[in-house]
Amino acid sequence: MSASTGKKKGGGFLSRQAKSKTVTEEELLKKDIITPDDVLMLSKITENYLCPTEANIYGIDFTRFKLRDIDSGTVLFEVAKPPPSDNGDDDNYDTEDLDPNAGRFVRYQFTPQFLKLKTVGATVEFVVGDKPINKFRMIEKHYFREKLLKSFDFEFGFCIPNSKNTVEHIYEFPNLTPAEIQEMVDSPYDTRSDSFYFVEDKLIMHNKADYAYNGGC
Ligand SMILES: CCCCCCCCCCCCCC(=O)O
Repeated sequence: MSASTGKKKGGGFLSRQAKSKTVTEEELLKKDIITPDDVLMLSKITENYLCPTEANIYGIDFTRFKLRDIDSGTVLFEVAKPPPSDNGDDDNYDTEDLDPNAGRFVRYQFTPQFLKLKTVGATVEFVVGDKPINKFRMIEKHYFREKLLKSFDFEFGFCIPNSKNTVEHIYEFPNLTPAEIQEMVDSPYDTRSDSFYFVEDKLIMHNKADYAYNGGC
C-alpha cells in the first residue's frame, strides 16, 4: 500500500502522530511536576508562569548575561546584577515588592540587523545555593505571534554547592525569510519567548521575554 494514501499502518503513521502531540498550558498547570517533555509539547507562548518563584529551591540566581555575535565578536547586549549593598539590602527590593513577577520578565529592544545574524553566544553567570544541582537544563521557546520559530535546549550540567558558574550557550538562528523579518520588525513585542529551567527533569523556574526589532528605525 502506498504511504500517500494515508492509510498505512504501523511506525510511519504513529510516529508522525507522536511528533505532533501537543499539550495546553491549562493541562500543564494541573500537574504537580512539569517535565522537559511537557514543555516541548507546548505549541503556543504561555499566558501564565507554570511554576511559582518558590519552586527555585536551589537558590539559583542569574548575575550576568551577555549576548555576542559569534561571527564578528560584537557584544549585542550585556547586563549585570548589582552586588548587594553593604547593609545587605537587595537593590531590586522596591520593584519586586510591587510585582513579584518583575524579576522573571525581560523586554529586549534590538535593531533589525539582529534578525540577520546567524549565531549568537549567550554567556550566563549564575550562583547557586547550598545544594548540589544535577541535570540543570533550560528549554527556551521563541514565537512570533502563534508561530513557533525555534525551540532551544541547553544543558548547564552539574553545579557544586555555593558556586558561581559561567556558561556560554550558542543560539543558531532559525531561517527567516525577508518578509518574516520585515513583519517582525514592524510588530514590536509580538516576538516572545518562554524560558523553562529544570533540575533533574522538574520545572523549577520559568522566565519570559518579549522583543522589539525596530531599534534605530
Ligand atoms: C528570532 C529568533 C531568534 C532566537 C535567538 C535569540 C537569541 C537571544 C536570546 C536571548 C534570550 C533571553 C531570554 C531571557 O532573558 O529570558
